[in-house]
Amino acid sequence: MIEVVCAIVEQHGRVLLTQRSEQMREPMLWEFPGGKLESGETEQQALVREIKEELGIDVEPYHRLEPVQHPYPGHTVVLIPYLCQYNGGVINLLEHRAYRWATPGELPGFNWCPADVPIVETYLKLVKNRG
Ligand SMILES: Nc1nc2c([nH]c(=O)n2[C@H]2C[C@H](O)[C@@H](COP(=O)(O)OP(=O)(O)OP(=O)(O)O)O2)c(=O)[nH]1
Repeated sequence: MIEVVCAIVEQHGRVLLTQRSEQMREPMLWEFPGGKLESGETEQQALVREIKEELGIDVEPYHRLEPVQHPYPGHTVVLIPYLCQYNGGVINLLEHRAYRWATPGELPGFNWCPADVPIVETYLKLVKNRG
């Protein structure tokens, strides 16, 4: 079981998503940026580190959403999403193929990693309930 934290970074009513590169597992699929938890780290520490390593920006996780378990061939991922505040820095794609700041309405139109699909649904409900 691999524990993976991912960041739902919001800014001006849009949310940040990244496209995995051809060299990564689950190539070309869209995801919320993040990565594997390393031993001794809290989930929040792992998330701050991963986003800095992959995109060069600073985020602050502030709300944990329900984790999603997904069996990929050969490994099962537990994906742990956090709503995050964007704390600055310019996005520099160090590992991914592309990124987008998408409106909530655009999210269902992306080709997501399967584990992200229920997370997108949860996020859309949350946005709707905010009014
Ligand atoms: N980061 C991230 N990974 C996701 C998401 N959804 C999803 O199914 N995954 C899967 C893809 C991979 O199988 C696994 C995360 O691996 P990763 O390669 O991004 O993590 P990492 O950067 O720490 O990995 P590594 O290069 O150190 O091996 O979780 C998501 O929204 N964000």
